[in-house]
Amino acid sequence: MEIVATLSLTRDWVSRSPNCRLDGKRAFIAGVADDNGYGWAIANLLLLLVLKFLLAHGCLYALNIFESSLRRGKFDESRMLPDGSLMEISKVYPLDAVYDKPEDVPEDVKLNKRYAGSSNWTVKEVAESVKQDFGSIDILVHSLANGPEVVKPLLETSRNGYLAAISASSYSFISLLQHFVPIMNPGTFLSTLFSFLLIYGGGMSSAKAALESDTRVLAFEAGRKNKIRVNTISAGPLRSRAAKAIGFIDMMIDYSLVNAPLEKELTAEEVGNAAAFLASPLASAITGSVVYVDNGLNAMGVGVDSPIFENLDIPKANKS
Ligand SMILES: NC(=O)c1ccc[n+]([C@@H]2O[C@H](COP(=O)([O-])OP(=O)(O)OC[C@H]3O[C@@H](n4cnc5c(N)ncnc54)[C@H](O)[C@@H]3O)[C@@H](O)[C@H]2O)c1
Repeated sequence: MEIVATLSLTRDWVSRSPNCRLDGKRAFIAGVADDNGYGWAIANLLLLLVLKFLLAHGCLYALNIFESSLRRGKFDESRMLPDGSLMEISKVYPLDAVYDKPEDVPEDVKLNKRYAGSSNWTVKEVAESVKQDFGSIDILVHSLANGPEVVKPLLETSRNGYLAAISASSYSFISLLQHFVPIMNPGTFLSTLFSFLLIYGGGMSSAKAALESDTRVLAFEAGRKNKIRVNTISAGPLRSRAAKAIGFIDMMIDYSLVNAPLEKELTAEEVGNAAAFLASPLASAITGSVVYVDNGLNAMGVGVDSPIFENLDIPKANKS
């Protein structure tokens, strides 16, 4: 019910504000593995702004599952737009963002049966395929991350684990922009990153810090050279597939509920709303920004649930 309300409000807002529409635009969203994550929600909200073509990348290993679930209607409920139509993904591309070009792919990876049946999945090849299929794009969204040692403390992380996290979670952002720039119309580019930096190990916190800094540098370089805006969303915790696999997402959601200024669970649609705004002409002067969409948790210097504050009169939600 809540999600439907959010979507309908957005639809009203769009019909009353033609300036925020994305008529005829094309977006490529890197990081749509199912209908639970931020990538899916961003795609959904962009389509409400009358986007013309939506191109997505599914998880390479599970691409067949994603495509057949899409075909068999497994995602139909979450594809439903307020006017009753279904969100259409024009094309789904396989992509492994840790490889820039075919020459970089080691033999054992090429022969790995999890990659069998897929081709042209390095960043350069995907950009070339998109160019061939659609000519150009207007919006590029990076909503992906991976770190093989994410559950290890940073102090115990190996060099390989650290570099793998940086490669998949932050260099992939630079690589995507580098390879897509030639086919990007002056437009926008977004990424999501996490705000609970201290809890994620394995180099993941480092990767997210790099993304934050790279957002500013890329905004300058791509703004000057290509008139492209680069922004990042720092989102609060969400029970996505990736987050559930790491293991302590429920704890982080509970922590946010107890300590954030807004005592409610964050929805993926709220992050999608912010992404849609940043991608729209309404945000035409916003670039190089990290926008927090986390119920305000980033603003808290302390955890108010600490026993130290037991006797302090902390404002409580008005439940009436
Ligand atoms: N879930 C959270 O609590 C949360 C909070 C803030 C930010 N984020 C960030 O949001 C982004 C999306 O994550 P999500 O939580 O929505 O989970 P998700 O599982 O929906 O998305 C993660 C995506 O990363 C992709 N991916 C991983 N390694 C890849 C690689 N080498 N090449 C290409 N794609 C690869 C997966 O295929 C998947 O589509 C990530 O950057 C994540 O760190 C998540």
